[in-house]
Amino acid sequence: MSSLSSGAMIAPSVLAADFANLQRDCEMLNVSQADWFHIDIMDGVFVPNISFGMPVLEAIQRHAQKPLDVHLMIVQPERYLETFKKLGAEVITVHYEACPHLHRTIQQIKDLGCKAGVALNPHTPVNVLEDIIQDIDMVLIMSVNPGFGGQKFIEHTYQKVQKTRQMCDMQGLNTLIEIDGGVNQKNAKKLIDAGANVLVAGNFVFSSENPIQTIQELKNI
Ligand SMILES: O=C(CO)[C@H](O)[C@H](O)COP(=O)(O)O
Repeated sequence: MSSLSSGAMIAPSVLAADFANLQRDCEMLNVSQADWFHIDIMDGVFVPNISFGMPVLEAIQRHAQKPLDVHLMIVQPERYLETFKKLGAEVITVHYEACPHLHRTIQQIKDLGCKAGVALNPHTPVNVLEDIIQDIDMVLIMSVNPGFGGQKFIEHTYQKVQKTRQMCDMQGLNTLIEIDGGVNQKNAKKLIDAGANVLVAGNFVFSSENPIQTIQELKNI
């Protein structure tokens, strides 16, 4: 897994790739400065959209040469953790709002040998993680309402990032803070300054004329 010493890690969201050219887009990410492949799994229940499931992830795994960062926007994620591990997930993130027994779910992810992330929807305050932050490897702060790529970044996110970083600092933790939704060159620096160290970018990367260069530009911030 990439170190944090060179600024923010970049995790392009495969949701915005061209699914008819998935192998080509995976190979593009392999040669780019991207650190992780961000994989959005949506079930049409937790979020009002269905993305893709196991067969597509299996195809991505065959071509990806970087860690798979799997973001589960699904109810009862514990049903599928083992399957995602088998399909190559190195980081598995579940939603706080979808896990009544979050501590148990996190332990299950770690027992599989994966890094455990917890995602917060835009309306969920960061202090709900106060008593679990020491057990998790990454906090994913949603900067749009989950379910769709290409949405407008929610400005309140900066404050949430700062609060999360303060919470980690107070406990002496180096927890990763990942931002997902509407990330672009305009907000990336402010997010990093606030304490973020993993940036997910979907449309900003894949809709650009030169995705490799766009990733490089994000990486240089
Ligand atoms: O989790 C997601 C949507 O729920 C996507 O990862 C996110 O929206 C990234 O796409 P974009 O950068 O286009 O906003």
